[in-house]
Amino acid sequence: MTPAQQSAKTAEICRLAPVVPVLVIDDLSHAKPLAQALVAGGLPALEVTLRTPVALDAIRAMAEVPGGVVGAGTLLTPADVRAAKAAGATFGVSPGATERIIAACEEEGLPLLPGAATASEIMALLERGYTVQKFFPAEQAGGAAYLKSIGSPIPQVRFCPTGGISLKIAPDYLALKNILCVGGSWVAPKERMAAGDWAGITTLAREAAALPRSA
Ligand SMILES: O=C(O)C(=O)C[C@H](O)[C@H](O)COP(=O)(O)O
Repeated sequence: MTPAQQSAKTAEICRLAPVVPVLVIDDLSHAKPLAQALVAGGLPALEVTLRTPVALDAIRAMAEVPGGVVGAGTLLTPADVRAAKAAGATFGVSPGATERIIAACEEEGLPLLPGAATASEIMALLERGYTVQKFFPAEQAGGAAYLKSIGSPIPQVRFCPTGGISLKIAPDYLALKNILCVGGSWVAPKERMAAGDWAGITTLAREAAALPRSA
């Protein structure tokens, strides 16, 4: 898959909804009802972070949920990329970007949303052909004001910022022309998952899905 094809695909995924839930799943039995709850609330694109032992099995279970588009987050090595693809992930997300991760995703045909946090990192990915990038960690690295400034000299790169974003501040990002969507874990709080409060998670998803965006 070429970088242009990768970016076209990640742009399509980012346009599905204003928010991509970032999920940390500890209990495999939560995977399916969680995906169903989020899709029912209008958030089809789901990022399962590879931060827990059950993450790959969770991706397998969630990939069967109708309407869901399940990706793998926290890709740190080429082995992560191959395991994510084998588990049925349809896209990948990385907190940063290395040549090895990028090459592995291109080889596997796994559309990658590569992470960047500085102008030079953004430019390096742009040179490589990646026009859709994750901005991480968004709030800590400068927030919406930073991305607005980056948009002046580098308007051709569009972002999915993640890290520290909430329902309250998401609109600051979504109002920018260079933002396709935001990522965040707030739509799937640990306590609600532990309590099996899937209806509550659908309500959070609905609020997030209703956020207006300009790009
Ligand atoms: O592990 C990854 O690859 C990630 O994608 C990092 C996440 O995007 C952020 O950790 C989400 O941040 P919060 O919404 O503040 O919880």
